[in-house]
Amino acid sequence: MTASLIDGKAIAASIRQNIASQVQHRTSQGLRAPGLAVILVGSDAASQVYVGNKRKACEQVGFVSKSFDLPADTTEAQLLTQIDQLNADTSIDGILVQLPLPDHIDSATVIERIQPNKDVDGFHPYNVGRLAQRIPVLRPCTPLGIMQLIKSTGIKTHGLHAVVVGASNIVGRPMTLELLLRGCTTTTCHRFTDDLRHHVAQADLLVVAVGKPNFIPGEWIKPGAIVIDVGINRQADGKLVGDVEFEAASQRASHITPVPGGVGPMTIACLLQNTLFACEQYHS
Ligand SMILES: Nc1nc(=O)c2c([nH]1)NC[C@@H]1CN(c3ccc(C(=O)N[C@@H](CCC(=O)O)C(=O)O)cc3)C=[N+]21
Repeated sequence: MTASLIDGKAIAASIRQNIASQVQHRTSQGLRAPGLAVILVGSDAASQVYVGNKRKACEQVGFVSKSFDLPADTTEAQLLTQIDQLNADTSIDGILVQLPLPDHIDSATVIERIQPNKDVDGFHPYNVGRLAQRIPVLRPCTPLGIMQLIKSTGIKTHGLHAVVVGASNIVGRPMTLELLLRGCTTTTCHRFTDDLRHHVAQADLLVVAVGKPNFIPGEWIKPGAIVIDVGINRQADGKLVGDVEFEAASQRASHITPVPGGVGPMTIACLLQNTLFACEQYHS
């Protein structure tokens, strides 16, 4: 078998197009454009690229984007004060604090300071709890984007055995919650999992988010599986590779996401979706 590619870049582009027209509709009625604040602490090179892409995506769909580049020695108290200001700012619908934060800042404290109705990353315990209890509102962007990629295959999720490799707060855990919500039987694997190969081989739907290049050998994959690769690993030659051995996996999977051009662009598209949602449902 040769897998069909799931074209995240194209699907993300159509979502962005749709958002742009909704924003245009709002502003043509005299309503304000949605506003997103992006906060970056320090000058990590990869983070600067990601943040730049988010800001660009905002402007393309007609959002107001406010950027806050804070020095690496910003104190936690200063960051919390910045968030308080943005919580109170009626032109701002979404607040994104780029992760990871420097070690002297506690990210859980920072995330909890963001008003849940401006938490467009969906990381606040309120929003995670809503998802866990099947009454989602703002949902983590990467898992939300992945559910749209899976939907695009036309394959029904109910009853599928979904295996998620990685149990982070940002991807793995909310991913499992999204899959449960859509009727999958779920297994979540992590660093203490015994016999990972055994679990991966059971997966009708495999999501890998571990951040290690080519971590999952293609030969582990169940023939006909849907494979979603969240990893973005830059090799010495500058090339990006995922967490799954792409060529070998393509020989077994029915559908697979490429890296780049798979999950990454959907994460940004969903950030825009969440910001529009927050604007219309909470702040209009
Ligand atoms: N508060 C917070 N929210 C995040 O959503 C968040 C974060 N912090 N910290 C870092 C990660 C990473 N992330 C990506 C988003 C898009 C691409 C993306 O568009 N990738 C392109 C390639 C980009 C390239 O060429 O490097 C692709 O996969 O095709 C990648 C990575 C969001 N993150």
